[in-house]
Amino acid sequence: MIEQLLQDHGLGWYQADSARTQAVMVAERIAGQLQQAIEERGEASLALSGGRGPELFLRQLEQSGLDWSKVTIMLVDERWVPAEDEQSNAGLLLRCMPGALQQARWIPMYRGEGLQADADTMDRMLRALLPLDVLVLGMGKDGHTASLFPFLPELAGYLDPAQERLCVAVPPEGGRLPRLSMTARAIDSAGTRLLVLAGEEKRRTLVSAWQEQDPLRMPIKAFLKPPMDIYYSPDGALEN
Ligand SMILES: O=C1O[C@H](COP(=O)(O)O)[C@@H](O)[C@H](O)[C@H]1O
Repeated sequence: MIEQLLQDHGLGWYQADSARTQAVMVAERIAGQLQQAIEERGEASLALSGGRGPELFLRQLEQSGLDWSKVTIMLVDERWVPAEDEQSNAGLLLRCMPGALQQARWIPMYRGEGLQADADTMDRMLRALLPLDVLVLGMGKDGHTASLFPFLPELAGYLDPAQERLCVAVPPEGGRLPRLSMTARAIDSAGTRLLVLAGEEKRRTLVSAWQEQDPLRMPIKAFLKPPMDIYYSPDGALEN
């Protein structure tokens, strides 16, 4: 069983019986960790992924009652499109947790200054923010995470913990939009790292990634190490 294997290697496995329960579990965990950071340091940072997976827990998180004015919120990755575009990860956050984003210090990745210029700006800002408190990853069915796709040129460098860059520009390829992505060095800085997955197909991808030796084939593999807590629901209500 994948959950046993992961636990044997020090990763956490939290299975919910429904997408709703999963959303409550994830939101409570994020809010709890942020609250702890606020109590310890007076502030906290949160990096969120996009895609279809986060919607329910983002809406739940919005209701958490946290003092968002003490939280910096950013994205792990973004399509290089304005927030009004339906594919924008910023747009997802603005729709699902508008109150939190209004109160928090919100740092969008897309600024419309050019792909490389926006990556450089985010890279610079991240230098002042690391280490992050809480970071949430998703995973595509091809094993990508953030905007780190299988066999991306320079992927080996982006996954290298010694990589200089914290945020990189990912040029368009095939039908894929240009993107911005945190590198492993930024992702690995987070004290609390969560992976949120739903549906049997994502579970099968996770099993393949665990068995895969080469993270260039399935980049999520590079992050399947402690500290990492995986929240899974077999109910893939929002599965795509
Ligand atoms: O492209 C992306 O995909 C992953 C997974 O998204 P999902 O729709 O399969 O949940 C996501 O984590 C990432 O932020 C997003 O840009």
